[in-house]
Amino acid sequence: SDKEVQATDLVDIFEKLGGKHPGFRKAHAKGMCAIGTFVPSPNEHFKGAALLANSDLPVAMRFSLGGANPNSDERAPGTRGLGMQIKLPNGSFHTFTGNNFPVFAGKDPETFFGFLSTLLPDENGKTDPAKTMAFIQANPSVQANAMWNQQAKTPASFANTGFFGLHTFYFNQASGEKTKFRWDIQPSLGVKTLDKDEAAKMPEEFLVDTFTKQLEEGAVSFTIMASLGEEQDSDIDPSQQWPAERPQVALGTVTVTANGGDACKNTNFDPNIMSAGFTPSADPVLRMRSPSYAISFGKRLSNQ
Ligand code: HEM
Repeated sequence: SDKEVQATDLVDIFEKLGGKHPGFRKAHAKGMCAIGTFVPSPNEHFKGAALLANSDLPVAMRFSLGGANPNSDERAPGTRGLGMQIKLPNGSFHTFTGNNFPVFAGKDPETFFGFLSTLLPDENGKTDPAKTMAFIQANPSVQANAMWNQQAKTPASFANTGFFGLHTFYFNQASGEKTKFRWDIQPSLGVKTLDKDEAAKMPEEFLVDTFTKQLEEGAVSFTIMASLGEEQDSDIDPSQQWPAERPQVALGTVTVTANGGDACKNTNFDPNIMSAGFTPSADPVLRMRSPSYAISFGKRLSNQ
């Protein structure tokens, strides 16, 4: 059986794949800060949540591209991310950090690490796609993500991208009842992607300019939705999607008020940092994120 993978192993392999870039995040190195306002949608499934008890809460945000390279080409399809940290009146935070794919590459950190290992170049600097294919075939839990990647198109804008939390979370109601849910974030401007030829006509960097223009032209907002899980829906495996027909309720809407600047630079968008009543599931990928983000945070703050 596989040897247990540690957070340091994951941070190291991100650096091996994307290069060493002192001072930058070890994943999602390229990104843009934004700030906004959260207006909650109180509902019976999240009754009593402090998060939903106050209107107009301040939100720190960061939109990003996946990978450890801070100069990556924005015309390429692939991972886009969003970190949101909502500040409650009592000073506590609630974090939502998601990606644009609906299913994770692996059921646990070992499988994810094994998959990433197949992407490393050999001593001659050559990668071996056959190795990656063989791994995907032997590890069913990376297949749904690999298929998503194959058909993924270039996101037209961060404001036209949806983001998925992927993991399962719980809200503990005062009655003792637990709400089992997964969240996703839907853009008010709708999801839009660029075809290959449209993407080729764009400059290598366009995401900040496009977003800035959209914000000047009107409202850019995102609705945080919660899918309500059934007993049989996995709460530990982010490589398994829940059935599409699960009911969804809105948690609230974040309206962006400004973008750019450095306000998110010293923020750690660890998704396990949540407000009162919310708890993470035992999903080993979710649990692995806290130590990984902490290591990356410490490194980049000390210019490593
Ligand atoms: C074992 C799995 C994972 C590991 C080891 C990992 C690791 C990391 C690390 C080291 C960072 C940089 C943190 C910092 O310097 O502040 C990061 C950022 C990020 N990750 Fe993950 N991650 C994992 C899974 C995920 C998943 C499942 C998602 C989406 C649901 C995700 C979305 C993001 C996003 C959006 C950012 C950028 C946050 C920001 O802008 O500060 N990650 N990740």
